[in-house]
Amino acid sequence: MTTSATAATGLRNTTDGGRFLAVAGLRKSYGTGVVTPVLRGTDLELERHRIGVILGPSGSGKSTLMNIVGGIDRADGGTVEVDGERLSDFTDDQLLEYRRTRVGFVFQFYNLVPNLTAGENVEVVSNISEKPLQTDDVLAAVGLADKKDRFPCELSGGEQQRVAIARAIVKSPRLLLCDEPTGALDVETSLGVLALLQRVNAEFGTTILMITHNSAIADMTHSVFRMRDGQVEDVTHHDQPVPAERIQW
Ligand SMILES: Nc1ncnc2c1ncn2[C@@H]1O[C@H](COP(=O)(O)OP(=O)(O)OP(=O)(O)O)[C@@H](O)[C@H]1O
Repeated sequence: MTTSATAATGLRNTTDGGRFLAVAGLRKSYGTGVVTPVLRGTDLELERHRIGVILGPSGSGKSTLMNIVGGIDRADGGTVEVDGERLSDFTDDQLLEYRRTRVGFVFQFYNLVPNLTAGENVEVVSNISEKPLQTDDVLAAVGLADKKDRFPCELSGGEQQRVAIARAIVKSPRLLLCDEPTGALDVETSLGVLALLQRVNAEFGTTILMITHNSAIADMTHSVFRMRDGQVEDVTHHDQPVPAERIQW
């Protein structure tokens, strides 16, 4: 069943979740002389253990919003709360600690270290994490137990993205942010990576927020946020997301 909220902040009443991410009235502009407003009072709420996706045309502010939620950038106004903590009140050191320990990032082009093996790419993150998962367990979870000693150039695009996901989840982040995670992959490989993200969400309980141009991905998520001109203009919730393998691409 699908329910549609009229207000961008509309939050479902469920027993499973509870509010995990709350963005309210977020504003961000770029430029000094000519100021360009990019986020114009953006509101978004996502429940714990859910998968959310932000859809919207190029330039609508998706990456800007995600960078602020990930603690990579700061807003000019408004608030972001993650798991009860208000990012906008953090000092730079607290924001660094938040980025390092509480958030995992997955990008379109994997960003693996080329002269480290798959296992080593995961280990460099696990070594600086407070309570890391076991590298072998995480590589097994992403289906790459047998490719631990391969270098990125010896892996397919889909396999490299799986390493990137392993690297992002080895620190047990509460929040996984994915920026066009399938943007560089063919359809079949994309569906495999999306299925993996659904499994990470189900098995590790990680709350996931993705951004994409591909509206086909919406069906596999719990919450769909449509952005336009720096605002979330529509929110849709799915009580029963479709398994990624069954997405109509
Ligand atoms: N560091 C920056 N300095 C100046 N302008 C910026 C900066 N970062 C983003 N912008 C501008 O802000 C607007 C929103 O960019 P953003 O990357 O958030 O959009 P997006 O929806 O993620 O787009 P895309 O889908 O193309 O990645 C764009 O017009 C962009 O040019």
